[in-house]
Amino acid sequence: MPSSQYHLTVLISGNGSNLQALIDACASSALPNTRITHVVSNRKAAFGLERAAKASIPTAYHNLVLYKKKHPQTPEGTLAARTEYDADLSKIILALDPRPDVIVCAGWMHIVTPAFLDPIAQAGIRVINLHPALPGEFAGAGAIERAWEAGNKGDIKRTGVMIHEVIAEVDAGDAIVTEEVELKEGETLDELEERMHKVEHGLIVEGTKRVLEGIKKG
Ligand SMILES: Nc1nc2c(c(=O)[nH]1)N[C@@H](CN(C=O)c1ccc(C(=O)N[C@@H](CCC(=O)O)C(=O)O)cc1)CN2
Ligand SMILES: NCC(=O)N[C@@H]1O[C@H](COP(=O)([O-])[O-])[C@@H](O)[C@H]1O
Repeated sequence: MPSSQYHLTVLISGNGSNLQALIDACASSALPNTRITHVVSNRKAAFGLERAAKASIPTAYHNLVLYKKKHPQTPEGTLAARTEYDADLSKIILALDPRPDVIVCAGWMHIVTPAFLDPIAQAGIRVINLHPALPGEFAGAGAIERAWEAGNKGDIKRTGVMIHEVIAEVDAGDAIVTEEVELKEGETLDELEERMHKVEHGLIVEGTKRVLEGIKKG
């Protein structure tokens, strides 16, 4: 990796254990010359905000409820609220100094629209996402539980984790890195989730590293 520094913005919604994996990686040789410059959450109570503050990383809370209150509670109003929310999220990130080279969705439980994706892409910023499933499987929220249920029915023998490019279609972007996780008979959901999270914590660093290695800095 060249000597100049890489900058990450990390989007979160919850505990932030994957954010913590990135924080720890930036402090080690795992992600050299890399700094998380900002963390944005769509949930005020996200513990990941405390993790960021402890690491002296600036944080922001981007609240969708404020946008929903400005629009009628109709399908059209909800779409307008989400579009405005997403457009403002892109403006917030594009106004950051330094701007990120990569935006990492680390448990970011909000489906972004082209109102966010298009201006970010035009700025040459990559958006990647951690998803606890393999390409083409269990897109969306609750993927681990759905895989566990499918395993209990004998439909699948393994699930996995991927880091992928974020496109408008949810969890359908090109995979950057994947890792299979074998399902164990009689395992509880909590036990599977614990194994999956361990894989996530390694893969989010590896996936971010691979994307950064493909970015030429001046
Ligand atoms: N346009 C895209 N947006 C997002 C992607 C993506 O690939 N394309 N990945 C997701 C993350 N994600 C799964 O990895 C995911 C997150 C959230 C949801 C979802 O149903 N969210 C609901 C709200 C849920 C909540 O607030 O509890 C919603 O947005 O209405 C599905 C998939 C990041 N976004
Ligand atoms: N669709 C994305 C998705 O479901 N992501 C899930 O959110 C968790 C966030 O944990 P964290 O806040 O501790 O990093 C991750 O463990 C992952 O399974």
